[in-house]
Amino acid sequence: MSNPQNKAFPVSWDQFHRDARALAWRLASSGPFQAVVCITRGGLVPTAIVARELGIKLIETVCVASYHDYTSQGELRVLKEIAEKVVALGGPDGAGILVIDDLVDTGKTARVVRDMLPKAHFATVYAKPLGRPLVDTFITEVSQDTWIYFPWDLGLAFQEPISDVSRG
Ligand SMILES: O=P(O)(O)OC[C@H]1O[C@H](OP(=O)(O)OP(=O)(O)O)[C@H](O)[C@@H]1O
Ligand code: HPA
Ligand SMILES: [Mg+2]
Repeated sequence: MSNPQNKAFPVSWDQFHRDARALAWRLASSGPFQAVVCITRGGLVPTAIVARELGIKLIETVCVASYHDYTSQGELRVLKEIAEKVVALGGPDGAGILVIDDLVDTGKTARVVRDMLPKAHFATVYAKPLGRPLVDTFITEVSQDTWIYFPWDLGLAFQEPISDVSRG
């Protein structure tokens, strides 16, 4: 089996803003949505951008933790559930609710939230093949062995010239 973090896909703030806005354009014809449920923490930034574009001001969170040291997934824990009051705004089973996360990887997080809101519209900016069937709308697919580096996890750093790196 290939290494799950073989390739790096670093995303700048500009790139992320463009991709999240592209997601909003794509979602504009799938609504209207009564509220957004944001999967924290990764869903916070795309939720802010999409909610701004679609004019949605009612935002709820569902807090899920699973990756302990950035690249290894542990047991998935729901730290905060979705408020009943928000679920009730949509139709039965979460119809009319938009769920947003930054990405879907193995699909474990999406599965847990989908079980809470089976009829909600599930959107992510990025998707990997294993999780893709759980997402209704996304922008860019990357291979399963790619690790996506989000701008909030990155900083500017010196890069060795290619000639030095290739000399070893
Ligand atoms: O499809 P999966 O394999 O479940 O992985 C995707 C999830 O993993 C990351 O969240 P993480 O649990 O690292 O927490 P964070 O959002 O707080 O960074 C990411 O934001 C997704 O929510
Ligand atoms: O590729 C990824 N990048 C950042 N966080 C993640 N959580 C699961 N997969 C990823
Ligand atoms: Mg997350």
